[in-house]
Amino acid sequence: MWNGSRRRSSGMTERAIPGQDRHVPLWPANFVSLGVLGRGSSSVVHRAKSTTFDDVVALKVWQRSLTEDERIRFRQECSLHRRLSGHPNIVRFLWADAPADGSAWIATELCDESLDDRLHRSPPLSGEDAFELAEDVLSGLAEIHRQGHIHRDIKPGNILLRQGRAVLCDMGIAKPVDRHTLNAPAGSPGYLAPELGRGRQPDRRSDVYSAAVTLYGIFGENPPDGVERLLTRATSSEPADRPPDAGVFLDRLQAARAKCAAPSAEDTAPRPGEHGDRGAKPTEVDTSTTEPLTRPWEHRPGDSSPPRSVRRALMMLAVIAAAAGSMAFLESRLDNQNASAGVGTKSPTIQASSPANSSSPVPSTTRTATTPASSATATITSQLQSLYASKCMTVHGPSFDNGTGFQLWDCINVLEERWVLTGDGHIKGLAGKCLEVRRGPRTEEAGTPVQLWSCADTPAQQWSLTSDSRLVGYQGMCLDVRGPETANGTPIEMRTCSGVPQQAWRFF
Ligand SMILES: Nc1ncnc2c1ncn2[C@@H]1O[C@H](COP(=O)(O)OP(=O)(O)OP(=O)(O)O)[C@@H](O)[C@H]1O
Repeated sequence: MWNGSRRRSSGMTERAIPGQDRHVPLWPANFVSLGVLGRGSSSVVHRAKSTTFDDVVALKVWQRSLTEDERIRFRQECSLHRRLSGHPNIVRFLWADAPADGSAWIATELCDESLDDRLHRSPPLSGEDAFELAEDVLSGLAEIHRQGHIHRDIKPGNILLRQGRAVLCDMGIAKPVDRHTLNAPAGSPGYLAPELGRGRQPDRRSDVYSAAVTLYGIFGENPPDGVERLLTRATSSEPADRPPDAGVFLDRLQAARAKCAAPSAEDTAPRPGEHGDRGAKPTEVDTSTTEPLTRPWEHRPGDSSPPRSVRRALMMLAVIAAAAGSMAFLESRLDNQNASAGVGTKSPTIQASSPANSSSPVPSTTRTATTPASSATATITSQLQSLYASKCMTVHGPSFDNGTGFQLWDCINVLEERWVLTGDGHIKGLAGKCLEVRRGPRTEEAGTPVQLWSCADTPAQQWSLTSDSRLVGYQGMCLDVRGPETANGTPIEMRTCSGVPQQAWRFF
């Protein structure tokens, strides 16, 4: 564990990461390592605890600081990863940073093990588990393809298992791009599509190839016939013979699974390592079909486990219940505060806490927390969107020495984007903390930073929403969106109210 190190202005500590070149890395502030999970070619992955949120996460720390070009790419990849993060088969992105004077790092949800590790230990996967994991892999990759991207390094080491389900990780983030690697094909030997070795550009079909090699590992040496035919096609040396993308690949795999399940209620799929009875072959499937599929294995008689659709619904309910629980916690804190402040009940509708019909920002310097705004009876629990950038204000720390950072990110309706404008002028976010204007340094050019901090009755935490959509805070300044975009989204600052589009917000 590392703590107590002298902190530098960049928010990094000066101690080296154990097991790495002692001259290179600087440990990211706000995290304490609980041990090493694994190593990549240029990074070490730690099980680490966030000292801001108390969460235990997987923290990938690069062994050096990135060049300016690499940092730009890192930011783009983080932005993509976060957009993909809502998908159940993509590892959840939490926070990242790539400081100029320290190691780049990215925090993601902690998973149980890699698919690679799972395939190398006993017991072997059951046929049913193999199908489930294969579908998970293709489902995550299909989402990447659907959003217009490619992964470029699908392999068992880049697939993690979380409660028995597979999630894709390593979205190619900050693979060093230098003169040695710029023209080299990305990807891992053995999983790399052959055309890439011949100098062709990677595309969805090269991802399909890598995924198919990965699926061979999942199904073992003797996959069911329909699956075997599909994998043979998906690993054709000619890209045009492969399924065009992971979505089509998934459809065809599901069709093969349906055919496997059709002959009997027994689980007919062989286990990896079981190379025995192939006499009772399932009917071969036409792997060229792309028709929408019914999934008979979900309704097999005698199958005691709930159908997959039901299990998915249960999982979703659990997620919603967890989210609702957090919001309930947040709102119960709010209720307590409102009760003690004598503020009225909550309403789901938006209501300006500054005087109605005001067309200009109303300075809030005269208000204090002990003097709630007179019309302040409403609270809002929703996303807070910048009308200028069409992005949402998102808690996304840790990024400050004090308090938690938040920025603008694409709106994906996660808990980190939910805010409550309380009746007494606080804007509450994750864990019931409040939006606060930081004390200096303020310049008209750079604006004044804002942060999430424990709620207190200070003017720095007093806000009002004007009828012309300005969020007015400390000393009558307006919440303002300014670039440049960073690995952690677009910064938000306080500036003199000027009516520019960057200062328009809405709750929705
Ligand atoms: N979110 C996570 N949860 C649990 N373990 C993880 C997580 N992320 C990575 N690991 C572990 O750390 C190992 C190394 O991860 P990393 O992404 O650096 O590996 P890699 O993909 O093999 O390397 P490279 O990025 O150089 O290709 C993984 O194989 C896995 O065992």
